[in-house]
Order: sequence, then C-alpha cells, then structure tokens
Amino acid sequence: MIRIVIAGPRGRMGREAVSLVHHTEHFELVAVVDRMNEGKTLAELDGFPAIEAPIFTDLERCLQTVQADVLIDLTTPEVGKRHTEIALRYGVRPVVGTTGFTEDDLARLTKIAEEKKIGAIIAPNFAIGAILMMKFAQMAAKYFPHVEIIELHHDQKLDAPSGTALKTAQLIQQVRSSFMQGHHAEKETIEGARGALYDGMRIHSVRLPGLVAHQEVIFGGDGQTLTIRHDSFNRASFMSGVRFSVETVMKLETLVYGLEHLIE
Ligand SMILES: NC(=O)c1ccc[n+]([C@@H]2O[C@H](COP(=O)([O-])OP(=O)(O)OC[C@H]3O[C@@H](n4cnc5c(N)ncnc54)[C@H](O)[C@@H]3O)[C@@H](O)[C@H]2O)c1
Ligand SMILES: O=C(O)C1=N[C@H](C(=O)O)CCC1
Repeated sequence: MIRIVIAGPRGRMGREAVSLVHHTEHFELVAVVDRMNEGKTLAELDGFPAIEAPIFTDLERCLQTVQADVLIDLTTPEVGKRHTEIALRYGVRPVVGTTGFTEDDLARLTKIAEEKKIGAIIAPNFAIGAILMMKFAQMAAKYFPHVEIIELHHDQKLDAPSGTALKTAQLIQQVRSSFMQGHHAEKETIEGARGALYDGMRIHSVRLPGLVAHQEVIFGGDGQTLTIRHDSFNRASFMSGVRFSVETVMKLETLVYGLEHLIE
C-alpha cells in the first residue's frame, strides 16, 4: 500500500488524481493539502467520493500529522516548488506535475534529493503520447536542425511557455549544434511576433478556451517539412503517467526530471 497526499485536490488535475488514487487498490489517500477547508475531510466537499482524508492548508503541518510515502503536487509554479522541497525534507517522495520549474530550481531540488537519498519525479507531461512526441522530436532534430515549437493550452494556464515545450527544446538542444535560426537581419515589427527564444529555436504559446494541452513540433528542410503533434483532449490522459510515477518513485534514490528517462 502506498500512502499518498495530494496537493491541489480541487483543481482540474487534482480531481482526476483523487479519483485515480481512490480507484487504485494499492494506493491510499491519507490527506490532501488545499488552499482552504482546514479541519474538514474530503468527503465533506461537494463533488468528491466518501473519502475520509483530512484537509490541511499547510503541507508541513500535514506531514507532521500523517504518515505518507508520496506527495502528488498539482498546484501552481511557486507553491509546487515550495511543496517539493518540504516533502523532500520530510522524507516524502514528491511526484510533481506542476510546471514552471527553472533549471536552478531543478538543480537545488536534485541536491536535496541526493543528500536525503530519496526519489522524486518532476514530470512536465504525464501523457505517454507527449513523452513519445518529445522523443520523436529529439530523433528528428538530428536530421532537421531547423525547428519551431508551437504549444497550445487552455487559457487558464499560468506559465508560458509550457513545461512540455521547454522540455522539448532541452531535448532537441542535446542533439543539435547551437545556432540562431531565421534570417540574420530579421526584425519584429510587433514585439513577440517571433515567439520565445531558446538556444536559437523559437517557442510559440497559444492560449484559448476549448483547448486542453497540445503541441506541434515543426521541422523544416530542403523542400520538405515534418510535423510531430500530440493532443491531450482531457485530463484522464495524464493519469496512467501519474500512477506509473507514484509506483516508480518508490524505487528511486534521486530526482528524475521527465518520464522519458523512465520509459524504455
Ligand atoms: N505534468 C502534467 O502532465 C500536467 C498536466 C496538466 C497540468 N499540469 C500542471 O499542473 C498544475 C495544475 O494544473 P491544473 O490545470 O489542475 O490547475 P488548477 O488551477 O485547476 O488547479 C490548481 C489547484 O492548486 C490549488 N492551490 C493553489 N495554491 C495552493 C496551496 N498553497 N496549497 C494547496 N493547493 C493550492 C488551487 O486551489 C487549485 O485548486 C499546473 O502547473 C499545470 O501546468 C501538468
Ligand atoms: O494544463 C496545463 O497547464 C498543462 N501543462 C503541462 C505543461 O506545462 O507542459 C502539460 C499538460 C497540461
């Protein structure tokens, strides 16, 4: 039995994660961390199953009170960073879907995980199709170094570019010689027209109601283009990755950033 705390249970992802844990035989939801509802149980909130997990508004108090193995964090960038560090310091393994972590954040958290010899997973995208899309993009970049990334998300998303787009750019950077794409004399007549710049490649962020999470990676070569696209149409698409991460983090002794390191 893996004892789990979920932070952000009333969010779009948090609700799916509560349902996943509730329906998985060897998972137990021992508490949740919410922005409000301290002292209640999840069962008392509208729209949740009858789970008697206590609600805390502070992760430290939660981890001082309940015995937990794993924290699933699905909150906001600043909260997610703080929660990951607290969980590691309390010896609780973080599985983090929250995006917006910088390279400095990842380096700092990796150091703590290694000092504590404790597993942690930070996954910008839990959907298997998205992991494959990133792997395929890295393969293609060896042959097509000219590439632009277009990520499309719902308009309630806080961070841009998306964690997935950043991760994709990092994976491409590993196999591509660094160079500035486009014309050397190119000028934007409206600021931002060419998107965000990452190691000479451009990342474009679209935010619209109706979208969930989508990404296209477009490669251009002599007389041809190659487009690799992934679409998540609902949040259930992320849950097999969350389940896999909770099971896998129990066997790790360091921080892993990205599920591409864990799937064959
Ligand atoms: N890794 C993935 O596959 C994946 C998939 C979808 C979303 N995400 C990321 O997950 C995060 C959550 O996404 P969402 O769409 O569910 O957002 P959301 O806004 O629907 O939910 C976030 C929840 O966090 C709660 N929250 C905020 N501060 C808190 C605090 N201090 N303590 C406890 N809870 C707090 C909010 O009340 C809210 O319920 C985002 O960073 C998003 O980018 C990742
Ligand atoms: O809904 C979101 O927010 C998502 N964020 C992830 C990202 O930033 O890459 C991907 C899945 C959906």
